[in-house]
Amino acid sequence: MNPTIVLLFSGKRKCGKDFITDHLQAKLGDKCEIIKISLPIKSYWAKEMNLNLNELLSDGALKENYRLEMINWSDKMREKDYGCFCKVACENAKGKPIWIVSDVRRGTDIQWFKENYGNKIKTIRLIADEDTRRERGYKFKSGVDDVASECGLDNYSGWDLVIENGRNRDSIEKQLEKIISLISV
Ligand SMILES: Nc1ncnc2c1ncn2[C@@H]1O[C@H](COP(=O)(O)OP(=O)(O)OP(=O)(O)O)[C@@H](O)[C@H]1O
Repeated sequence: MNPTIVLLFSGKRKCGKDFITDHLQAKLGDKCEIIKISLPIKSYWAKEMNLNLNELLSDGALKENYRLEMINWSDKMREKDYGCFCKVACENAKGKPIWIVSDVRRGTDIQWFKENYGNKIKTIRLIADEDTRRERGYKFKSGVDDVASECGLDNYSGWDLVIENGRNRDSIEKQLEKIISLISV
C-alpha cells in the first residue's frame, strides 16, 4: 500500500528532529511509520565497524564520532544514485498510510520523494537558535556543519510549514497541532 501522506522533516543539528517526530509518532500511533534516511547508512556502518546499531541511532557520542565518515561514504554512494538511501529507508514503512521522514537533508532527498510520491509530500523545516542547539550538545565541526548534509536545504524556500523549536517555541502540543493540520488539508 502506498502512503496517503509523506511528511518530510528537515532541520539543522540538534534542532529537535527526533524529538518532534517521536512525539508525532506517539500521537498518531499505528497509522504512521518513522522513516530515517540515515538508517541504511548507519546499518551499513554498524556492520562494517562492528558497532552497536542502537547506540549509533541514539542521541549519543557514537553518532558524533562517526558522523564525518558516514557523510563522506554516503556522499560517494549518492553520486551514483541520489535516491539509493531514500528507497531502502522506505521499505520498512510500506503498509502505513502516514510516513514521517525525520531526516531530510538535501535537495535531492526532496526531489526523490517528489518524483515518487508527488503531491502527497509535505515539507516541514524545524528551526532553533544556536544557543539552544548548543545547550542540546551542538558544537560546530568543520566538514560536518559546513557541508551539503547540513546546509543543503538552507536556501530551500518551498516549505509547507516552518516550526520554531528553539527558545521561542510553542508547547509540543501546539507544535504537533500545526503539523497535524497539514495532514488534514
Ligand atoms: N522541544 C524540545 N523540548 C525539550 N527538549 C528538546 C526539544 N527538542 C529537542 N530536545 C532535546 O534536544 C536534544 C537534541 O534533539 P534531537 O536529537 O531531536 O535533535 P536532532 O535534530 O534529531 O539532532 P541530530 O541532527 O543530531 O540527529 C535531545 O536530547 C532532545 O530531547
